[in-house]
Amino acid sequence: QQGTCPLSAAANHHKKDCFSSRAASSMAQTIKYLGQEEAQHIDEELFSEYGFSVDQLMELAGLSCATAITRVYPLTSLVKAKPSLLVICGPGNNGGDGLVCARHLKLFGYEPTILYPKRPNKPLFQGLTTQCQKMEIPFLTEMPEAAVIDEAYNLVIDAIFGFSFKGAVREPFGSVLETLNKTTVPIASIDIPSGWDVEQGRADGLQPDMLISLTAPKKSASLFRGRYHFLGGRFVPPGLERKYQLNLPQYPGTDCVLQL
Ligand SMILES: NC(=O)C1=CN([C@@H]2O[C@H](COP(=O)(O)OP(=O)(O)OC[C@H]3O[C@@H](n4cnc5c(N)ncnc54)[C@H](OP(=O)(O)O)[C@@H]3O)[C@@H](O)[C@H]2O)[C@@H](O)CC1
Ligand SMILES: [K+]
Repeated sequence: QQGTCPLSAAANHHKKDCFSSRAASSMAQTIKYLGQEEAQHIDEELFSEYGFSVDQLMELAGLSCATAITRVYPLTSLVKAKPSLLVICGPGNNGGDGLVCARHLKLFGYEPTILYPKRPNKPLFQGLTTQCQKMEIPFLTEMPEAAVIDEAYNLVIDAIFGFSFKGAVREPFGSVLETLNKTTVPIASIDIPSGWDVEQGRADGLQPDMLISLTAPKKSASLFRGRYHFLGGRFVPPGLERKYQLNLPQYPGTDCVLQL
């Protein structure tokens, strides 16, 4: 349903760039698609054995999402008068990635607005929220109607659930996803299309135009039917890559993202 993208000539030019980078990364065929538990184990090991902190990896993850979004939907391709974006953040680390992504998109010249209905009482998320407020990014108090979203925003960034999502969607996110399902503006999902089972996907769920898989795609990404699948989160140490046989493709040069 979210297939219509405001692509202009400029964006098509970028699309060509994207396709040539896809050809350059044909090694991506062998990249591993992770199960839910495997993704969680990798996450834990990055912090326990490899000495990373959450905010460090979240910053890299969020920056790669903002970079990939800028490649696919450059400012010059947006159809609305303002470069407005709606970023919807969930209660876990996927939501944290969304806050970081929104902050970088603001620095890149976009006008993000954030919906963050369930905020964890932890310094990490409080800090990320303050940073966005100080960047003069507005926060909504409630989810707008689908028609209002279609009218006001060029793109929705879905940072609601990531690889820890399980079971039936609980409120307030059930209504949020129901509304998103009715919108026609393109959706860019961070790590997993929210509401999808991490391994099995969801046939009647969100159909994002773009998916940014972090570290490595999850199994459900094989069911992604949107136009742009990117890999981000260029921080995997070689020992971890070997242990889980991730077969990650080579990122080009200093890029933090790669189109799969
Ligand atoms: N290693 C990496 O690659 C890195 C990964 N990173 C990112 O972290 C993401 C994983 O984050 P995560 O583990 O915090 O979980 P996430 O998916 O955000 O959701 C958990 C929240 O959702 C809730 N919830 C769950 N099910 C629900 C339901 N049915 N209905 C309603 N709520 C439900 C659950 O609530 P609870 O069960 O606690 O009540 C909890 O609050 C990953 O996808 C990537 O984006 C980067 O930041 C850093 C490097
Ligand atoms: K998501």
